[in-house]
Amino acid sequence: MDVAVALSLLFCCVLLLASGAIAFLLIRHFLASGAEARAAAPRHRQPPPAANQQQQRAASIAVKKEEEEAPRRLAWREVEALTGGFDESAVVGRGGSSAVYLARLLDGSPVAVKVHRWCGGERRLRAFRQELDLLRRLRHPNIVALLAYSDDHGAN
Ligand SMILES: Nc1ncnc2c1ncn2[C@@H]1O[C@H](COP(=O)(O)OP(=O)(O)OP(=O)(O)O)[C@@H](O)[C@H]1O
Repeated sequence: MDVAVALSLLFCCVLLLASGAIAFLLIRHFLASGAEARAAAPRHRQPPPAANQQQQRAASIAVKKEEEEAPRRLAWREVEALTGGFDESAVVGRGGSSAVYLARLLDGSPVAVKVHRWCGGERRLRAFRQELDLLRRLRHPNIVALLAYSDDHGAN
């Protein structure tokens, strides 16, 4: 009788230990697969790593530089469209013989459109061409890049 009780107690202990071990293994397995799934999930909300951002920045600068290489010659009507028909409320500054308008390109990026007041005269035309020529050649982070120009006012 004692042996039978001892055997049943031993069996219960083994059963308990076995079920405990199985439960432990199952919990460990689920925890590990949860961590793997989290690691594999795409990181929508995280910003790209710094190296990526730098690459993107370099790419957009390269694109801009290409644009800068060859400023586009605009038709006068394009300048009119850019400035909303020379809308006074878009004027952000004035020079001695010019008004500067804030405009937006199709992609939404802001640009300054400088419109010279034409009063005729060779000297004025020369000054305008000099400024154009200078801006065309200058490349500096602190100097606005010349993206486009128009010198056909009156030719339309
Ligand atoms: N890229 C720009 N972004 C914002 N504002 C600008 C920009 N360019 C010019 N402006 C504004 O327009 C004003 C006049 O422009 P700018 O300095 O080119 O003319 P200026 O050389 O003084 O005169 P002008 O060429 O008519 O003789 C500036 O003082 C500034 O307020």
